[in-house]
Amino acid sequence: MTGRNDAAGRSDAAGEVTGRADVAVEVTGLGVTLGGARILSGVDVSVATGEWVTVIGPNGAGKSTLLRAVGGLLPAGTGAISLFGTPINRLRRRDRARIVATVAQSPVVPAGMAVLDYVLLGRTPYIPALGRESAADLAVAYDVLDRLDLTGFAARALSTLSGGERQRVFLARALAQGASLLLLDEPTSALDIGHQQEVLELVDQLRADHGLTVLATMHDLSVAGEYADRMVLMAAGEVVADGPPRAVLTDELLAVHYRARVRVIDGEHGPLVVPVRARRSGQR
Ligand SMILES: Nc1ncnc2c1ncn2[C@@H]1O[C@H](COP(=O)(O)OP(=O)(O)OP(=O)(O)O)[C@@H](O)[C@H]1O
Repeated sequence: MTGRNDAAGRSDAAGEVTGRADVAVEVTGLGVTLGGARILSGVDVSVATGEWVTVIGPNGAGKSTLLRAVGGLLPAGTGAISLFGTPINRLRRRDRARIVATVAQSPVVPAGMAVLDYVLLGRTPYIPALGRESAADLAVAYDVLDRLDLTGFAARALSTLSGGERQRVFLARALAQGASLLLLDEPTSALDIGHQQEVLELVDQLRADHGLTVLATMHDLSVAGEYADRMVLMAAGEVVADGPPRAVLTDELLAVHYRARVRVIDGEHGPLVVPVRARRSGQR
């Protein structure tokens, strides 16, 4: 694909990241405290190499915090996190960036930056100190822009794009990073239904072609269930269910943990979750 790592997370240039290939993410007993508040407690999650796991749960459940911890973006908590068999705290920042790429919910965008330059930031782990991007880095950036239907935006300031266009650029930067593990925090929340399908199909295609591993969060439960091999349901900072979509997307679990009235029906590619209103307006 676009990077220089193989699907096992080994980094050819770094030469140090040589953990086991079959488990991309191993989170064991993770506890995270932020601002004096306990946000995650005893979280166990594992993601096999090439697997797509989606974390769901109500607002504030701790989904983003889990992804940030796995991406090495939080101070060490209690418990352990390994990426492809290597404890995350043993990975240097540059080596980690070749293994794992994160699309955050609201990435910080440098003021006035053009789309192409932003996507090229994804190549930073491959550019020597004080060096410039190579022709190969530029080719990767243009290839990713093309795949995401963004070529026409390359010279535009990121700040002038619509929310959905910007969200595709955020994904483009992560794909340009060429990492084996993608952490996607609500990657399609601003996308129309067509672009949503296009982006998720692209990620799934990369997974099929290059063994990419995906750990995502999503609020659209039907879409989440269509793409994930496995789902992890979180509530109040803990994992409360973990299994295939059919085992996690049940009326009962969603009622208990989301306080939602839903009907789960069989879809072609997984369960479909339909919200059901308690009563029609005007009814008593
Ligand atoms: N730096 C912080 N200091 C204090 N509390 C924090 C901090 N960061 C996050 N939290 C709290 O941790 C909890 C979990 O936040 P997180 O963003 O992980 O939830 P989430 O499941 O991703 O929610 P959403 O679905 O709304 O995006 C929230 O209650 C949030 O307010």
